Amino acid sequence: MGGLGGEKHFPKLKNDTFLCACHGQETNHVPVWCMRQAGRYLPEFREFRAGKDFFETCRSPAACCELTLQPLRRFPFDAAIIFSDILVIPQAMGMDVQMVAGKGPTFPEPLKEPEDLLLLQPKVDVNKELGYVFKAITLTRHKLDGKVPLIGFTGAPWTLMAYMIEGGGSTTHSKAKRWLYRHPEASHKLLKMLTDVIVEYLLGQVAAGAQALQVFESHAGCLGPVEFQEFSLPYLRDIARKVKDQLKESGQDVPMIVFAKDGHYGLEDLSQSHYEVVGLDWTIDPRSARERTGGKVSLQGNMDPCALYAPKERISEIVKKMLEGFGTRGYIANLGHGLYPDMDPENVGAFVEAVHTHSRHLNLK
Ligand SMILES: Cc1c2[nH]c(c1CCC(=O)O)Cc1[nH]c(c(CCC(=O)O)c1C)Cc1[nH]c(c(CCC(=O)O)c1C)Cc1[nH]c(c(CCC(=O)O)c1C)C2
Repeated sequence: MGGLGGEKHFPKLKNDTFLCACHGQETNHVPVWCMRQAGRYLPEFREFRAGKDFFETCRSPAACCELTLQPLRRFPFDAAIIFSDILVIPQAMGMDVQMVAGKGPTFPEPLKEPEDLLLLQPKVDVNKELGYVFKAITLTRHKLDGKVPLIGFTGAPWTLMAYMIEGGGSTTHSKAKRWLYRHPEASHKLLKMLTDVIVEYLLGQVAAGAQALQVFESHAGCLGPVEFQEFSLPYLRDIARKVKDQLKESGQDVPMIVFAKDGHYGLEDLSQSHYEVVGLDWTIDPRSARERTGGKVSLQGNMDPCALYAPKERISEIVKKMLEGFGTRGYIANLGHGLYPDMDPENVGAFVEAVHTHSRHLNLK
């Protein structure tokens, strides 16, 4: 799998608050980053991406590096997340995925029936198909110059399965859920295929230099507790266990974050799934999230992204309440989901500043 991170002589890490918080250790301030911090709300992002194909951008390590660094030049975020997309995995498995302007990711030939699984690559050569992501991570880790840690990520099996069957975004996910009820065996087969690729992909990201890993189960919300137990949770657990077992063999310790959007019914289980951090959307109250996870994990989240439309003073108040609810230890401030393209970068700056300032004050109390 290539050299381990340590052999690449990466610059020394200067700000370890994010990694400390992942492990539940005390920090001077609460670390903060934003999902989709590299994105269209930044004019420099729009300018850089103008006229370029989205997935071609993803395949250029230099472009991914530049887009990852852009938000860090503006804001004192405590972590960077590599610019890429969760849909590079279905591509690596042989599916065509295009980014259609105004519509989002589109699969011209989605999976329709179980027989279509035969069209997928039975054995994906992860280094060959996704080596461009690994190159982007190594380059970015060097260019970050130790400023903050670099997070790698993947989509979770159910979320990727949903895209592969729906052929793009969906409000009901009824085509993908039809598989769960009508073809449970084929569903498990596909989820297992995805899990195998994801494990190798995450290990490759760590070997390339990723210092933490986030697994996005963005479509947890359309499953109920029963389907979540059967079709999401076992695979999320498998991923963390397998990645950690492998890393342990080489003496590495890389914190893992699971973010199951709208999956509050699974919070207790998620906190016992081998992840150090559980990411939360904004529909969960911080204090009850702490109670329900019983101090077993660090928590990440969960301001409503739309709160960034509020005036700066109001953002500051909301952040203060959020920090008081979560407490400052074992906590990483973030939004409850990604930034939207029409958000004002100034308010993102106000959010970051509020987290740093209020958490320093709370720590002095
Ligand atoms: C900036 C961006 C990305 N993907 C897309 C965009 C917008 C399109 C563009 O810039 O042209 C299309 C892009 N890619 C996807 C979507 C959602 C489509 C839909 O379901 O309707 C869009 C618009 C699919 C996707 N892609 C991703 C998720 C999981 C997170 C989430 O729940 O939002 C999902 C669901 C992950 C993702 N995707 C991206 C990152 C970059 C790092 C960062 O956070 O700054 C990450 C982490 C980058």
